[in-house]
Amino acid sequence: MTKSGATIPPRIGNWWLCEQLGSGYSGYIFRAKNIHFGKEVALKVQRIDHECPTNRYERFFYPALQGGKGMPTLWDSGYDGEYDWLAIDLLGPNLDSLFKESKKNVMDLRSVCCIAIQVINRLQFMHSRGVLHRDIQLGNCVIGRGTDAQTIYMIDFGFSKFYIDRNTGRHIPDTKVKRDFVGNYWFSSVRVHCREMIPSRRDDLEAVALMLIHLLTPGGLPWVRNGVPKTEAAHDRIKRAKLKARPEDLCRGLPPQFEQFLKYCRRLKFAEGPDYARWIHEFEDLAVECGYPASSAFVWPPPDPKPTVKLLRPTKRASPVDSQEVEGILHALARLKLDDRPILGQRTNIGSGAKRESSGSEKNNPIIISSDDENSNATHSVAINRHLKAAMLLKVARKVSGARDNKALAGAVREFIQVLRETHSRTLTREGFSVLDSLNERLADSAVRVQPLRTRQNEAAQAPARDKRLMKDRIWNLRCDVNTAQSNKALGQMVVELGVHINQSSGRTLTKDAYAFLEGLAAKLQATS
Ligand SMILES: Nc1ncnc2c1ncn2[C@@H]1O[C@H](COP(=O)(O)OP(=O)(O)OP(=O)(O)O)[C@@H](O)[C@H]1O
Repeated sequence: MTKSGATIPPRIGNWWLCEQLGSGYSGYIFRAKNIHFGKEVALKVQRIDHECPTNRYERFFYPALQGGKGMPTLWDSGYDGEYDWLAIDLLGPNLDSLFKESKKNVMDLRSVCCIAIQVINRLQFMHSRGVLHRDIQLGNCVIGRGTDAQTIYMIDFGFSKFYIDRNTGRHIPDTKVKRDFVGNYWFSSVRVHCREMIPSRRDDLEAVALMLIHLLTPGGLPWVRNGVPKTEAAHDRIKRAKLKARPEDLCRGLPPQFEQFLKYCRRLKFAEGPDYARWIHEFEDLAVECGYPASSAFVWPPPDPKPTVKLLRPTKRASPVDSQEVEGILHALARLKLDDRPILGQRTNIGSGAKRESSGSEKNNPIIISSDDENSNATHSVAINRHLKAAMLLKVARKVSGARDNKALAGAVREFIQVLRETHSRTLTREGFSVLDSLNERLADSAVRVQPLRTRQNEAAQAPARDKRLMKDRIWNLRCDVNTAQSNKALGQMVVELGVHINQSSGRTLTKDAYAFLEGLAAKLQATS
């Protein structure tokens, strides 16, 4: 007997049914044991004559997805009397139930970043196998069990589709003809849900963006607040609300990456391949810049929210921005002898973030990340810390660009190291890359056009499988060779190599050797001034 009262036999195929794990529109999922071997699986059971025979479709996609991280194994499938069944890996709870059970109004930023990294990764894999998911939602993301509990799995391929024609190898064609909506009310993209267009890779990604924004918004996305629509009129209201919601309104108060990600997905062309690596890096960077560990493991419940970077001031305070915090920031700025240029003016997202924090009604409602006071205070502090670090690094980049001789460059490199050390940087952020770019520009042959290091995505993607040891060895070599470089041009080339290696490393890590190289560079520039 199922929770909804339907009667299902105790045995289907070679499986004894145990407790029910979940249910959907078209069937039920049970924990089940093999009658011969005792192996445990999740058995997805559906009536053969169901009007929406999703098991039949899923059976078709599983083989294409086997072997990918976070893709469940299909162990067996078959028909037994009135039932169509699939035996798949037994997994843990879905993200929707984990979040609801936490009773929090919003999810913590670190968990959201981990979900972003892992789910984008899963989609990258599915898309690489020519498959669209087409029903991205929290209930279709489940965690593993036991030692695998930090991995997010994608399930429910009942709405999936091959977007690469398997005969021609071509992308499916777009068409202006309106089509029936396939997906879910909450997270399906505007194009698919409201404009009835054909889903492609961009729409899977937009659903991820909406899911992430939902998790960080108190009460969730505006159109989910009235629950599942029961009438066509209610469904139309959802579509209208979705259609008119601007990314900047949906993402107000969130770190800028979320708005940028949503806008990016909406700008993609129908058949365009998304830059998955870029967004995985963006969310990795965001987590690290906010002081969380450089790991995409989804740790639930979230551990102590305290950031690992040393804050400039204690985290506990009465109001989001108090005088003590401002004083701490001013001291840090004074120590770095900032000149009179606007410190936040170089990066539009920082500028708007700062504006938001100080503008009228939102004054007491800065970056909304958690309903938990202590969490949001801590996160707010690290966000300010992150902005401060960004401002410091941009200032160093400007100093490098304005340097007239090697002595001034040496001073700027020393300041760069000082900022990195003071902020306990283990990852080179986009502003850190700007410093390397400026260095490269000053040192390189002026006839050569300098390509930004951090955006050399293609180079990184095309690189052969990266051997970590080899990479370490190369940075070690740079550290040793910097002393013997014969010209500024050679030093510039070394800066490029360093940037490329860091960009290719997982988590864009600043190793001890990288720090030593920068120290050697400062010394060399000083010696040749
Ligand atoms: N392999 C599994 N291991 C553990 N739990 C699972 C597994 N597969 C599904 N579930 C649970 O059952 C729920 C419903 O699963 P699924 O989405 O595959 O069913 P469905 O009938 O296709 O649902 P819907 O009609 O809502 O799309 C999931 O949210 C999850 O909680």
